[in-house]
Amino acid sequence: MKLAIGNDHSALAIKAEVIEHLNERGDVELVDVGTNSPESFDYAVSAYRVARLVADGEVDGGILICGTGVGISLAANKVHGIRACVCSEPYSAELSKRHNNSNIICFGARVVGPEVAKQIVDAWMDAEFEGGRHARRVAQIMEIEQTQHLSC
Ligand SMILES: O=C(CO)[C@H](O)[C@H](O)[C@H](O)COP(=O)(O)O
Repeated sequence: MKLAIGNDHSALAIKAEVIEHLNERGDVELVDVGTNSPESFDYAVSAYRVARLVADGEVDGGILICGTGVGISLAANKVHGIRACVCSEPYSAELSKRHNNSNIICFGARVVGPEVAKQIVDAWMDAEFEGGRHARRVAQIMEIEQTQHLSC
């Protein structure tokens, strides 16, 4: 699996732990497009870089980390085709893939610790979209995105 990872200045330490964990997993090719400097760095920049790679099919998915995961997920979701979900525990992360076909997982470096962050990433990576009724609902999300309308 090829993933992109991005972050702002608040998430340097936790990103390093997540990258180490992914390297230990051994099943991920990772593209780091976030900042590695403690200088203030606007989360929308990393969000756009990761979202662009995902939307263009250059990677299979993305991981985004800012202080809360909120700003970086909001920005990523502005790119068409992106379903970025901010999660603070692994159950929601798993369901975001199984039911919502999330293609970017987000979390907050000021919200979760490194062990929970790794659990979130693992739960999301190891889950698969279930399709069926969930495919209809995801299609509705995409219709709203593409047409600003929902035919219901
Ligand atoms: O976007 C956010 C809030 O939803 C993130 O937590 C950012 O990391 C945060 O706003 C950055 O704040 P800072 O005071 O500039 O470190």
